[in-house]
Amino acid sequence: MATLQVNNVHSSYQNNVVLKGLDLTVEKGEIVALLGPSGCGKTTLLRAIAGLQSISAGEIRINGKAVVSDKEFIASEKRGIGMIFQDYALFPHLTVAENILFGVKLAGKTNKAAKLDNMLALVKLDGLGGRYPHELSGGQQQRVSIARALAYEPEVLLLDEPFSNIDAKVRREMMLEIRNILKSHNISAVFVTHSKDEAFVFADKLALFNQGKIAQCGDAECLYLRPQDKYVADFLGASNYLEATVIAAKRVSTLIGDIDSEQQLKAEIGSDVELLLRPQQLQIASSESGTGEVIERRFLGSICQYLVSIGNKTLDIHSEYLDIKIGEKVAITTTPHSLVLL
Ligand SMILES: Nc1ncnc2c1ncn2[C@@H]1O[C@H](COP(=O)(O)OP(=O)(O)OP(=O)(O)O)[C@@H](O)[C@H]1O
Repeated sequence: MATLQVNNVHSSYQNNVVLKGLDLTVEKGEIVALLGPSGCGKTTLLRAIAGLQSISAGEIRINGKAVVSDKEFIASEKRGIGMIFQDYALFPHLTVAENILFGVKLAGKTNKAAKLDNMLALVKLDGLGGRYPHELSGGQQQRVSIARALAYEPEVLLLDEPFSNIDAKVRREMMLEIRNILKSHNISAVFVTHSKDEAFVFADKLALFNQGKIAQCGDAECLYLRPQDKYVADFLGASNYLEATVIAAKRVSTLIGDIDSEQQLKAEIGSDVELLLRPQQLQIASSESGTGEVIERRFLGSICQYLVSIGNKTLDIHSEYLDIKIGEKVAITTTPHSLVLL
């Protein structure tokens, strides 16, 4: 049974409809990112799951039990939810130990002490139980907020932009560390972010929002390599679109020549479509008779980014050939893959 099910949820602020019929499933132990630009409704959904935002239609279930529907409303503190906020929300006048044990219902000092030791070890803060939040770094405070949320043994952990206050240099390491903690305890989590890079590192599954709806949900590879529309394609990374005509079950004709697909195309022979090509799915090589011309070049380390003009198009190409100069004529080819037609 899925840990969390969101079925056809609608929600509004006054007359402003913010969630317009959302469906989402989070399996046991799965980490799902709610991803999308500012104002698309990610936090509203997180708050609705937590019981802090009302819904006007639909239902939310945790471990099969409705926590909100047209007939039910279970209070926030009874939903088995742990929350981690962007600003950590620690109690400043309580020590690390007191923060972590706040709200933990365990009988006996020994049990509480064991729980505390366990949690401190889990988030690598052994020996720091007596400190106050202001005596810790941002990353350490974030770890206390995680320990506090986990001490309560939630069914679902909700994280609202938890990494945005962490120094960019340590952010990735911190994300992997927390991901490992969640994975090793098989904790289901929903994580709000507007950063696809954070979603790629932290989540198993991405739910990409577009104006109160989920445009596409799936793992990062699926959304990046098989986006169902341009909104998804563009949000996940740089894209080139080429006008193309399907000329066989696995072949299209384009400005840069005929291109073969590794898999059968999802369009009829003869139809006009747009072909999505990621910058690294295109390659260039110097060629006197080439039809493209390099108009910009940016060295990025192991690859070079070239802007190549061909016909009335400019293509963004990441090539492993590093020595091509601006103004050179180039032949453009594609690396073999399953073509995406939009
Ligand atoms: N308390 C509120 N009262 C009225 N409107 C609100 C309120 N909170 C959010 N909204 C509106 O609801 C919409 C969705 O907001 P929400 O915070 O869910 O977006 P978000 O995707 O989480 O954005 P961000 O990434 O900026 O946090 C926005 O248009 C916002 O202006």
